[in-house]
Amino acid sequence: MSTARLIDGKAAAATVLAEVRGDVDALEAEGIEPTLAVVLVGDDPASHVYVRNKVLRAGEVGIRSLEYRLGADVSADELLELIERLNADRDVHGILVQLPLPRHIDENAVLEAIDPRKDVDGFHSENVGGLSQGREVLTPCTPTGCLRLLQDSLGDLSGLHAVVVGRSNIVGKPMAALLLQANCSVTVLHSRSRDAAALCRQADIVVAAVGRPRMIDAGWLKPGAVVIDVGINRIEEDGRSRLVGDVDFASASALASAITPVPGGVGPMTIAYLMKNTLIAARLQHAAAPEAVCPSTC
Ligand SMILES: Nc1nc2c(c(=O)[nH]1)N[C@@H](CN(C=O)c1ccc(C(=O)N[C@@H](CCC(=O)O)C(=O)O)cc1)CN2
Repeated sequence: MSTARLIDGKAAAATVLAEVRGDVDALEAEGIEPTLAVVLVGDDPASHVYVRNKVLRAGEVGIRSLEYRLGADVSADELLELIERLNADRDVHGILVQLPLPRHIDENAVLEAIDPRKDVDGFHSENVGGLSQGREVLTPCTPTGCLRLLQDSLGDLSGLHAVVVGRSNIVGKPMAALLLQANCSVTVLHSRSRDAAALCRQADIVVAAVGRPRMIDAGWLKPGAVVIDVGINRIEEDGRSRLVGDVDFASASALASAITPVPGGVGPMTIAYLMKNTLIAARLQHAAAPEAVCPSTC
């Protein structure tokens, strides 16, 4: 029997998007049109869906989007040239390169080529370093969305023990840094952790980002823990294709006090925070270069 409260990521994302909409209107009143460049390389079907949704959400909140679709055989140099052009374009405030990239392209070199001030994914080393030092920088969308869900659920997170399961650059590591910044005691578990389930059972907050379907069940949880499931795994079950998280929802929700579903949990927040980051980037770039807004009067 399920006892956990469902954390509704769609509703939370709608709230974030409404905040962004209001802020976009305010920026536009100053003559600034926040603009996001979205770069998609190759034919990965899931990436096409995510990019389409990003462009749709941008339109809904009044952010202009520019789409660049490149073939899977594009060279790294061609992609880097495009990024250089977007870096130099003062009308572009945010640059997003959808991941994963085809294997012949060095993902890290591409992410490092993006101007850190336009890095709305928060993946550039300057932003990664800034986050770990507690500076105000653009932070990765998925973990930032998770943090918001946790703060909406629990209020102040100070002193709580958070366990992050997974240490990817996109989610696990920045999630740990954000939770630390929010004054949690943070443990990061990974494939070499000894007795991971026992460590996880000490957590008030569990963020699961391992990419293994239903790996975390009630045996990993302290009663009353709040569980955020970042996993998006497509599996075949009972003859049909289903989307499941890294958490065994049925088992975990009998013990947790609150839990995100998959789908409809963290996913929508990722896109909402991309919009928020685009707005922050536009604001920062114009604050740093006001002459771009009013060349004759400033
Ligand atoms: N440049 C980036 N690439 C990737 C990122 C990222 O943050 N930046 N994250 C993921 C993919 N992603 C966004 O890009 C993403 C994944 C999932 C969702 C989402 O809304 N999921 C839905 C379910 C969707 C479905 O039915 O398949 C949900 O969970 O409810 C949004 C964005 C990797 N690449």
